[in-house]
Amino acid sequence: MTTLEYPKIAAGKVRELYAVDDEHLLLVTSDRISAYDVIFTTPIPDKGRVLTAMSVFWFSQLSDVLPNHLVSYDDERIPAEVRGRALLVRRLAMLPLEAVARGYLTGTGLADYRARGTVCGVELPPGLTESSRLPEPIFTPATKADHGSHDENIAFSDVVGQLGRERAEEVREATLAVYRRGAEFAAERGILLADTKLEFGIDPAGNLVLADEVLTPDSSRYWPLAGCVPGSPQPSFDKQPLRDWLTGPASGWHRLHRPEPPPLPDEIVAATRARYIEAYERITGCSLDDWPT
Ligand SMILES: CCOC(=O)Cn1cc(-c2ncnc(N)c2C#N)cn1
Repeated sequence: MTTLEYPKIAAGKVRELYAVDDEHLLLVTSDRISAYDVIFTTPIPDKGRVLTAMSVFWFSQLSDVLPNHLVSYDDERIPAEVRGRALLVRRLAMLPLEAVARGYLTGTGLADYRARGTVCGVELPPGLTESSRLPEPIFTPATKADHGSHDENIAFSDVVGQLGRERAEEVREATLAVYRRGAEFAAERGILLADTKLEFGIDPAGNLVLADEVLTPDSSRYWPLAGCVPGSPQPSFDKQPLRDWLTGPASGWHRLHRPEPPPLPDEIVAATRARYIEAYERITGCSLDDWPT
């Protein structure tokens, strides 16, 4: 089988989802990279393998917290052309929600805090700033935005309205438990997990199941622990070489005018690839060389 023989049922900036049969899907992660909502045509070799291997690592690490949708990463139903960057997963009834946990204030969380002193209705103490560590991690859900638009932060009460109180509380607790596990693990290895976005589904027995990708550099903000000082934006562990080049004079690209994304210079591709591999190997303690291609 090739992926082309499976019907494609969803596509994101860097991933595609295919239907394998009534109960299984194939979640394929490309080597594409996006930054500032721009998808670059130049691939980052092995990026798809890193993100896939990272999700598989975390599914295993989190199996005591809650079940997940992973069936296999090495199965005859996975076409050779995507092996190593594709997961065979159980088809679930997905919750229409971006389940976000934050341990630090940045991005839309910071914007909401500056506007209202709260994030998703959660009161925060005064005097916090960019990259401030929060007194404790908070659940900050968002709507699943359509293509091209941004997710909108919503309050927990909205999630209760959507899912009912019991399921909403289960999603909040699971999201915070996954964040805490990931943050603790990463901090021991000199990397800060600022926040992460999870997606959940419900299986035929009605269980909450962890789906999508988990604690990857694309679904999370990972910052180097060294040099992390509140008051300014922190460097992204994985995308900073690309962001610095893109916003610098050499790229000819401007966030405001947003011309077509330029091709990436070899040295930016190499530096970005190295950062993704370093993130994977430092956090998991595994070598990417041991991951299937
Ligand atoms: C193309 C990238 O977009 C997504 O993966 C989002 N998405 C996930 C599903 C899904 N649907 C049923 N069962 C699942 N296990 C999953 C998963 N993961 C649908 N869209």
